Amino acid sequence: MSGFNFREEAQEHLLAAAQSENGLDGGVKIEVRNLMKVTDKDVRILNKVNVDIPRGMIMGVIGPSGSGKSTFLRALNRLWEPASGSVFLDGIDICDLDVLSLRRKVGMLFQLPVLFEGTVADNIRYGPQLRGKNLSDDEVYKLLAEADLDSSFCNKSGGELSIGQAQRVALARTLANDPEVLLLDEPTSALDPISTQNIEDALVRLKKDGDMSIVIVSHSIKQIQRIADVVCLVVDGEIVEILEARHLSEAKHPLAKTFLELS
Ligand SMILES: Nc1ncnc2c1ncn2[C@@H]1O[C@H](COP(=O)(O)OP(=O)(O)OP(=O)(O)O)[C@@H](O)[C@H]1O
Repeated sequence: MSGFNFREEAQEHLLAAAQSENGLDGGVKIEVRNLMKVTDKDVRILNKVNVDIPRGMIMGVIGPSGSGKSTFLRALNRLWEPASGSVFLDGIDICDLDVLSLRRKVGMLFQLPVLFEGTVADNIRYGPQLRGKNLSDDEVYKLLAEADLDSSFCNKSGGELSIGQAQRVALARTLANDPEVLLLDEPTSALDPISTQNIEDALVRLKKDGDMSIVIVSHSIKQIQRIADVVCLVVDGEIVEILEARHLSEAKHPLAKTFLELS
């Protein structure tokens, strides 16, 4: 049996166990197969990444700076073009999907929120409007509530918000597209502890209530332990280990261990 097969079987077992613990039927939302990214100068940023992203769970992605975490995340909604046959959403190659509809299904939140001109409500209505759908006030309030904000924010402009509040508006705006997967790239690294907790609470609720699959890159091991079900450890462009979040301290890969000890 090759090392790769062994890792795949071990991962399948681990994800199935974690899903059953969460009362989920199981299943894979996104399959990543031999994902590669090589720069123009022939530098490998991602090297044959293989992972099954489980449905209805939060997967944390951690690893040293420059190890390829953001690059990995960005492939999942084609912020760069992965090779055909390397990323599948519900079994369909994402390269065969219309890129805009892919990004509606696989929404993304970045480290720093950038709101459009206009009010909070305008921001939230923007995505559905592009598809000819006008959200009612109640629908806007509901989206704000999902992002842990009350309806009094509706008529505020971006300039009136703290970064933490703006990040929650960005989350509500992403949720307005009714995504099935949420990708988050260090979404709380610029936020204070209370705003961080608001976002974490919202993510955990979305997973529980909405059956959403969430992938979060974070530099905070504690954050990953608080909210993630499973964790991918990325080192030098490879996923070297996948663990249940509560067993993170049992990582065996030498570089992953060193990273965890120093974090
Ligand atoms: N388009 C690109 N062209 C060349 N090099 C790139 C490109 N994108 C990323 N890199 C390099 O690839 C490596 C991985 O970058 P990436 O941002 O994915 O790492 P990361 O693990 O998210 O880092 P951090 O934790 O610091 O955000 C880095 O060395 C980065 O400089």
